[in-house]
Amino acid sequence: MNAPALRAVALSAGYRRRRRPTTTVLRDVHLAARPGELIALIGPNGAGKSTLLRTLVGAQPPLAGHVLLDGHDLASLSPRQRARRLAVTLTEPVDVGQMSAEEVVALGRLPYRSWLGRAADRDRAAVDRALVDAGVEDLRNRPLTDLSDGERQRVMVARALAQEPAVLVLDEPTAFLDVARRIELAAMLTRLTATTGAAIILSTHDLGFALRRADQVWLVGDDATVTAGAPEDLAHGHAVARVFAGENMSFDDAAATVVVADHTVPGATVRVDADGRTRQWAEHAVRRAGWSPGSSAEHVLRVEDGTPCRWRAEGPVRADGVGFGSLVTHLRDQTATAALQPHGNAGAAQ
Ligand SMILES: Nc1ncnc2c1ncn2[C@@H]1O[C@H](COP(=O)(O)OP(=O)(O)OP(=O)(O)O)[C@@H](O)[C@H]1O
Repeated sequence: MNAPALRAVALSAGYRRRRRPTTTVLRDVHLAARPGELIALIGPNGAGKSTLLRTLVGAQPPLAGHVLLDGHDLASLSPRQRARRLAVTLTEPVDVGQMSAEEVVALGRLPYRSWLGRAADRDRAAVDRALVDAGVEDLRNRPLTDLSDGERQRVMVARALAQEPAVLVLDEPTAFLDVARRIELAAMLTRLTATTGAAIILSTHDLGFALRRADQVWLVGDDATVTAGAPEDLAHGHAVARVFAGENMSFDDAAATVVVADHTVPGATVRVDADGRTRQWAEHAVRRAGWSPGSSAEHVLRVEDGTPCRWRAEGPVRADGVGFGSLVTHLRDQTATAALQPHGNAGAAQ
């Protein structure tokens, strides 16, 4: 196995302030990021993701322990040595005046420039490649201040890529991106880990993104710990659910995300007879109405594909309709009417 590009060894992270008690956010953390790995850092608000990233990149000193970049203590490296191995986009806005996207991306080459500061062909090639890889080539001449949040975010990723780092750290790169751009970014980062061999560490609130895309997840809990592992191990072992699923919430394994727990009416079970996507959305409607899809001899729901779909409910009350909206209304009406409770259980509807 490759030697880690970045390691945290017995690392404690937090805030040491004058005349005020030290705040320890994370304690005794051991982590390793290997070349070519995409690592997603996840955890609830305020758990310490930014604090950890800031400590890993040397933007704030550790309270204890060490960060090793290619085996060297980060604290012993000069800013230039660090910048040639480690690129960072943090969430703090950067003031770049009226600079164009291309000029901002070119800033990523500064660690490689001579004291004369002239750009060599290699620098220009790296900037061009970064603009293409981050999907912002068409924005190259636009002033950064004119761009949308999502566009600016991708330009900042391009700037970090231009640094050609061994370790790339991105704080919430998906925050402003729409669904399509998020998928593009994920694909781009996965591609980059393979082509450049860089280790990419990113924090995100997008659980699905982390669990589907990352080689490794670093899960920050609210007890100052970080659990590292394959996404499947953390999800399967309930670690993700323990950290994220609060009251009235549960972790949906199939959807790889946290959902509002269903408040099903006891006994209100219906057998759904439908196929494929129609079945999935019919079951969604059934749950939304407070019923559970399952095996029931008494209540059967047949749904025919179509836009809108046609449904027919069989049971103590027969009904049919068009569209899932009317299906939900029908099911809710039944549970709200004591006489129509499954097994006449009036109490269950309360
Ligand atoms: N400059 C600071 N001084 C003292 N405490 C701080 C400072 N910055 C953050 N904290 C505290 O450190 C803890 C972790 O904050 P951090 O921003 O790292 O969390 P996060 O996981 O990135 O949260 P979010 O998901 O909301 O971005 C919080 O309790 C926060 O209040």
